Amino acid sequence: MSYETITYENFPSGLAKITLNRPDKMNAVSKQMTAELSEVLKQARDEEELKCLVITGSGDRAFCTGGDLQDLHGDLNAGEAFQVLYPMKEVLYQLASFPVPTVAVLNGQARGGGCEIATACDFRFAIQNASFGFVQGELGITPGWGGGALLYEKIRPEFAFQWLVEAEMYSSERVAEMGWAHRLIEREELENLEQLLSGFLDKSIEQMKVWKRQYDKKLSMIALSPVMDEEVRACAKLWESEEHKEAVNRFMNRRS
Ligand SMILES: CC[C@@H](C(=O)O)C(=O)SCCNC(=O)CCNC(=O)[C@H](O)C(C)(C)COP(=O)(O)OP(=O)(O)OC[C@H]1O[C@@H](n2cnc3c(N)ncnc32)[C@H](O)[C@@H]1OP(=O)(O)O
Repeated sequence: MSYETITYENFPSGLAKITLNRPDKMNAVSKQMTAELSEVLKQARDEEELKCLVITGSGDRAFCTGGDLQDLHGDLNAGEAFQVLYPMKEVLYQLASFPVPTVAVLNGQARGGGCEIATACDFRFAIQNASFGFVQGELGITPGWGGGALLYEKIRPEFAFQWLVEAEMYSSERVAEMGWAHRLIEREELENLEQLLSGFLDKSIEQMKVWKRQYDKKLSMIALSPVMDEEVRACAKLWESEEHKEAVNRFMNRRS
């Protein structure tokens, strides 16, 4: 299957790799990318031989700078915004409940929804000297894909709360100290992902599935789904706010 905004590769070692592939837009998530992510995750889920799924970004500037503010925006009311945001909640849920471990290989900065995608993965390997932020608070909204709810499950809740409220970009070192990034990596390491993930790939498929099932139980993934839905509804409501409209206008007109 071929995709326009992502690539998908499968390695004999049991590694599969999804690359967000809009480098000229810093891999921002368009509606097309959302549909393709949904499709590729269904495809990958059916593959019997996978031990580990990686999601990364193309280029060296960004993993992903969140939802494409131009493509997703428009002048939407809360109901319309919900319809636009919800498909990415489903993508995040598919990622979080994927049957084998998932790793976000953060090749550059992540903002907004980019941090949400990374949080939906089980592990985050982040490049040195980058920055990461749940910046939605600066846009008059809150996370809208369920990644905020997941953040509370992945790091200490008081750190999650602070990061969401401050809406600031934190350094690679800081996110590693907080436990969000599991490992800091050099750019050269991106060139050989099988080497980077050798500690995963030398295990059996069955081991990976057992560990992932245990982790899903610990996270109570089924119970988390409605909490993620609630987050989408709350963000959709804020989408109508003047603060959000002004912030998006500022972004669109930043060069004039
Ligand atoms: C909608 C869901 C919500 C969620 O649920 O979480 C979100 O994700 S909200 C979105 C959060 N993201 C942002 O607010 C980031 C917006 N982008 C920026 O602030 C800046 O682009 C940048 C990331 C700080 C980089 O600035 P700079 O170095 O000056 O580069 P450019 O601004 O020229 O960007 C290069 C290129 O990429 C396009 N771009 C980057 N991010 C986005 C985005 N989120 N949406 C749409 N387009 C994006 C940018 O427009 C440039 O393209 P051209 O205009 O074609 O040159």
